[in-house]
Amino acid sequence: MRGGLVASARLLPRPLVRWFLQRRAQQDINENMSGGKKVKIIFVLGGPGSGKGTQCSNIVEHFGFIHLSAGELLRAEINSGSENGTMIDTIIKEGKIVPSEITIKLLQEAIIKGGNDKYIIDGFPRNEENRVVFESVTLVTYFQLLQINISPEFVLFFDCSEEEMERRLLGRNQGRSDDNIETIRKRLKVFVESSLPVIEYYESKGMVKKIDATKPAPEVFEDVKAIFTHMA
Ligand SMILES: Nc1ncnc2c1ncn2[C@@H]1O[C@H](COP(=O)(O)OP(=O)(O)O)[C@@H](O)[C@H]1O
Ligand SMILES: Nc1ccn([C@H]2C[C@H](O)[C@@H](COP(=O)(O)OP(=O)(O)O)O2)c(=O)n1
Ligand SMILES: [Mg+2]
Repeated sequence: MRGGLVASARLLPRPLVRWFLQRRAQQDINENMSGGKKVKIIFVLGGPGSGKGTQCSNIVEHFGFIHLSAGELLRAEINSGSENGTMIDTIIKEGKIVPSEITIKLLQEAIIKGGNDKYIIDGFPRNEENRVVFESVTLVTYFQLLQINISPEFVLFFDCSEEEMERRLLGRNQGRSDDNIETIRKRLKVFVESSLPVIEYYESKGMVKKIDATKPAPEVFEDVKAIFTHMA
């Protein structure tokens, strides 16, 4: 539909196309922003192996959110053979965090492509740089005519012991290059040093909903469900 629109737009004078897109963008803003239906973003954070991906699948199934995993977007970028692929691959194998501009660009593209008004973003922001850069960018849509600022509704934090996370990662069995004991130890260290401060920042703003993630997955989802049912 959008493709057909773009194709026919080529035949029209540019000022007219611009006017049409701006008008449509404004209609969307009115509908989405002032009608109480603004785009909802929830950050899902927690250490590696805390169960973010598992619970996000449940949230998608029960509550109609689109799930964006920063890690999965980065792995897809590696597999796509992009020019940044090798660099991203090396950083992930070292258990480090990829520069924000790369991850945020992938997230922005996925949000625009998603066309939904509810997103759970898993594994982001993973450090202060991720958080600060994301706060400063705007989501650019409609060929850059419309800019929407995006900030999270709240942060879901899966709190899990290191021993349990390590045990789960060693048994994850998804063929990931970072699920080996050496990289796992590095990632757990990076989590404490770089990701926990982000969670503390959101805690200081009263935005964190903490979940005991050491329990079995169905029990964790009961707690998750309570939060999402409450917000619906
Ligand atoms: N509550 C849980 N108890 C036990 N194992 C779990 C639980 N949640 C997830 N797992 C398993 O642990 C591994 C890591 O879970 P995953 O959802 O990929 O975590 P994350 O995305 O936070 O790294 C997977 O093999 C998953 O099946
Ligand atoms: N915001 C992010 C998210 C992930 N990454 C990189 C570094 C992480 O160790 C890997 C894997 O992330 P992912 O969220 O898939 O990992 P877990 O599900 O927590 O095990 O991707 C990143 O650099 N920046
Ligand atoms: Mg994950």
